[in-house]
Amino acid sequence: MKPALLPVDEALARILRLGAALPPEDVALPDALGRVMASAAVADRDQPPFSTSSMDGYAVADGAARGDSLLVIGESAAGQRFAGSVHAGTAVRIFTGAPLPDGAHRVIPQEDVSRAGDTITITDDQSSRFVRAQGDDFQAGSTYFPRRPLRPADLGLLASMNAATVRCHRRPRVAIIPGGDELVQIGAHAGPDQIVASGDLAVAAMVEQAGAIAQRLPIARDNAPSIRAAFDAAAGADLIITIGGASVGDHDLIAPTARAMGAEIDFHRIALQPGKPLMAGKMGDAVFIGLPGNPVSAQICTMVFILPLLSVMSGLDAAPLPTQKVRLAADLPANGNRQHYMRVFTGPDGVTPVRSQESNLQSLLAAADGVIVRPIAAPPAKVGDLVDFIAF
Ligand SMILES: Nc1nc2c(c(=O)[nH]1)N[C@H]1C(S)=C(S)[C@@H](COP(=O)(O)OP(=O)(O)OC[C@H]3O[C@@H](n4cnc5c(N)ncnc54)[C@H](O)[C@@H]3O)O[C@H]1N2
Ligand code: MOO
Repeated sequence: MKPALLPVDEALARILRLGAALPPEDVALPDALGRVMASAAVADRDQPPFSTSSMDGYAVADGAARGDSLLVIGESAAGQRFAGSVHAGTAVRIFTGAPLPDGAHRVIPQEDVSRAGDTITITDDQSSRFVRAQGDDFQAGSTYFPRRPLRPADLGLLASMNAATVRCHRRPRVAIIPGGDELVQIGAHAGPDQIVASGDLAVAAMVEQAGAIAQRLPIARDNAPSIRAAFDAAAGADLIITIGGASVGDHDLIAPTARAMGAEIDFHRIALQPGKPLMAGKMGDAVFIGLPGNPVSAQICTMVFILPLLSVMSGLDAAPLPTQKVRLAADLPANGNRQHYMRVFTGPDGVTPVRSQESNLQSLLAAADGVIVRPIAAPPAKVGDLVDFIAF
């Protein structure tokens, strides 16, 4: 009897248990885009650090009203405040971003006054004070600790908090080993029985997009010494990924070679289409994941398992893949004994599977808008039925 295949959810839970948040390091703020903070940044000042004008105009004391004439007694510019105070009957020329002088209550925009020599007359009275209060954005001692990769707006905020460096989890270092006697590197001459290695490049790109550091290693050949050399070259990585040689053929030597080198394989073969031969475990301190060689299988497995694992290693929770309900625009047959991630096109009437779900067809993977997830043993589905969809 064939051994039961591990369900996808259980495989994911076991993979996530293999990884842990990587230790923190100091990162210069300009380099921190996309990084995940490991501890809070603390503001060393109020922002704005002083009450400031939001308009070019005149700072006036409380009670000044339309029709009043006021003597202009000085100027407050950005970076250079007016040293004295504003009293009833006086005004200080002020510019946007300049400190509000002592005694001033609000700012009259210059469009709302007429000026003759050193005297202004208020010609219009708007309801706004045009003052930005000290500490309105944040106060000294405020902390900031977003639990997601830093975005441009976060860098702006952290800069205004004067955080020159931020504590971030180390980026996962991911070694990627393509394997197979038939493979040649991109751009090399490919003989009649050879194919160009491509899946490893796509997986590396997905890993980089997730904020990790991908190191593409040379092709390992289908013999134990070559695979051993590749694993040796991966030393120091937090995650080692092999591509190919994961199945049960005579030349599929990844699992036995990894085991012979001391790896502990936690599981091998799962109830996923495409991606049945997936394996995962530990090799020393590194997490080890053996992906199937078929490029579509390798990429679907990366989406389903490796991206959540990288999230955990980067210091975040493993967020579930963003799934939405969509309608089928085509009938589907019953599903078999593996959870099926079917590549689909989206259209006005719903989703339609691409012409073939074979796991070697990269033109269809590249053209697809996403996948629908068909549970194990799902009954046939009809046009208009709702299914779970994950967009690419
Ligand atoms: N008797 C059985 N045979 C197979 C089974 C099974 O259960 N019983 N599973 C099938 C499934 S499902 C898959 S998926 C494949 C996976 O096999 P491997 O992981 O051993 O992959 P390879 O045989 O090395 O390669 C498969 C295919 O992919 C091409 N390949 C490999 N690496 C790359 C790369 N970096 N870039 C592009 N293409 C790559 C390789 O040339 C092969 O064509 O096993 C089935 N067999
Ligand atoms: O699982 Mo394989 O990945 O069906 O082609």
